Amino acid sequence: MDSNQTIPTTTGPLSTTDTAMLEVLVPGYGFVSRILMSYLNFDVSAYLQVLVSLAVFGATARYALFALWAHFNEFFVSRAEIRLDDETFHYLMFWISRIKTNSYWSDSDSDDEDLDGDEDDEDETFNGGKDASFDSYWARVTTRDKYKKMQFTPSEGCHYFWYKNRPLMLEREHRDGGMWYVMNNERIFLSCLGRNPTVLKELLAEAQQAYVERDSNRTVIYRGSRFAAGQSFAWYRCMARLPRPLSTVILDQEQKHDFLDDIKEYLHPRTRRWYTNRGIPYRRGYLLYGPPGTGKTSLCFAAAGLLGLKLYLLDLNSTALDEDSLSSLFSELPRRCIVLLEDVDSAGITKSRTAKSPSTSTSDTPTSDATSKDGSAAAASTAAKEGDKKGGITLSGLLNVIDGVAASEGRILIMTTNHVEKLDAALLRPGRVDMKIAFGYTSEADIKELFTSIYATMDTDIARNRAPAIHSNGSARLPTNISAGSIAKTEGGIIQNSEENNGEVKKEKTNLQDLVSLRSRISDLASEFAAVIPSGEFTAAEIQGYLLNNKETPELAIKGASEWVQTTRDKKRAMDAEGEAEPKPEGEGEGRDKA
Ligand SMILES: Nc1ncnc2c1ncn2[C@@H]1O[C@H](COP(=O)(O)OP(=O)(O)OP(=O)(O)O)[C@@H](O)[C@H]1O
Repeated sequence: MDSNQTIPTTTGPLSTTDTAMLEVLVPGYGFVSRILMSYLNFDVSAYLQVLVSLAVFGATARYALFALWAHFNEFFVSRAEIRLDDETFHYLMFWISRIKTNSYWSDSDSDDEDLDGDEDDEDETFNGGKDASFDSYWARVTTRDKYKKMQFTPSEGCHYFWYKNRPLMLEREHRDGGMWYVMNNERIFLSCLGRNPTVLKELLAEAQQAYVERDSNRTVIYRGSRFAAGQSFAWYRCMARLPRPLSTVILDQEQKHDFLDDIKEYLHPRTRRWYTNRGIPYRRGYLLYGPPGTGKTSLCFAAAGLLGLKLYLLDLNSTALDEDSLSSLFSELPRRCIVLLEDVDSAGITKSRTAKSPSTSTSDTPTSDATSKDGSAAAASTAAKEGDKKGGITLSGLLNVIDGVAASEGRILIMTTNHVEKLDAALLRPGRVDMKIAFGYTSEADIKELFTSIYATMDTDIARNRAPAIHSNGSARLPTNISAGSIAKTEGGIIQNSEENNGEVKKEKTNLQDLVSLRSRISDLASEFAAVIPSGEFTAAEIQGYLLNNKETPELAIKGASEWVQTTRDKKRAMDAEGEAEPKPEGEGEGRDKA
């Protein structure tokens, strides 16, 4: 065979160089054209010009379409951008998840779905059943929980749907630069045809209304945190709870009402005007102090429920929280809300402003008198620098956020502490803390009130036609607010229940005299109990904990009370002795009294 003979590598009229160039531009061209030639006797190169023209035309048309689409969007489409850190995002997702059967996304009948769980529903499950035994109730609840309703929301990409006879487009996407599972990078675009965005505003308003209505009778709690490491701090809705009645917080009536009256006065529109006219920053701060378990948080939560305010919780102990994050969190607060900073004494912002930052210790480090008395200046700036270096909040940083030039207005700030004596005078000065409320160990009257609150049946306990559980020994539960009307209602409930449940409920039938005598019996038992428990020695949480162990049997609670007092005392002594014997590691045990 002639070694110079070349095997044809091209097909048709194209030269080898042309084919090589085409191969670069269209990988596989040589191979495909050879195959076509060999098997179909089809010469691609003869149509090359047509093909190239088509490709160029296609690319140009594509480019033109994109440009046209962009211009169309710019001039004929209204668009709303909603980011994850915007509360509207949650409104929209909630609204979408509740769309009815004919909707694009959902066949859900999730209208009744309560993401936070609904105590009333569970109550219904219990009462509504023919058999009111715990076992059957529990079987129903666990079965229901297994088939928890699903929430359908749109996946990533574009979705089209009709709203009020208008076609809308919803686009869900993750932003570039983030890990796909970091939801914080998410955003939603909502678009409609035309320059008028009214339909979008209406949709968002409807979504907001649905979302807010869900929380209508609840206290919504937000927490300042990060979605993931490396993200910035933001307020995240963590739960919505039924409000705690103020009457259930045991505290001196005068103190309780002073506190509430002060908040109401502050929230009054004339007060805001008054502040503004006089150039006084419109802010109010409260300090609740006392041993742990004495009701500080409970009072705050009850006040938020009573006034219908949202509660914003922030943990100053977080080492990831720096001063920039703190100030941005405060700047995002709504106009009216309660911000709760718990255990401020353990957040490294005590009198130790010149000492360590909280990232290294939460303990209090004594400093010179001058430092602790002075509210700002050099010491604070040193502390601020420390904080900057190591992360965490310094006292000066906190003071700036509370009432610096750029501090937010309108919010109610409540700080709680177990060690008021450790707090710097600068933090406690009027303007930062305008009212202080001391919480202490229970008095005799408090003990009686606690006892009654545990063993008396409240109006809400006998809701939905439930009869008060009255035991044959008379140690039964009884309504706290007995009135002729409520008795009539209750009796009605009993009769109704009697028809349904016969024997068991018949035993519970009672009359006005029975209820009144039971009430006085609980009152007598409360006095008996208070006589055994020394006043000024135990916290409400401790006594409540003990009573809860005997919540159906007040007599047993009284019987075991003196033994409980002794055991609790011994435990405390042992803990104290242990604490004194062992040198505590730095920071440990801070923020807790010997309770
Ligand atoms: N004064 C009180 N009235 C009613 N319940 C109380 C009272 N004090 C404590 N409790 C009960 O004790 C528990 C703890 O109360 P709470 O969290 O309000 O105490 P705290 O003073 O905020 O404690 P800490 O300082 O540890 O945060 C709650 O279940 C609450 O119901």
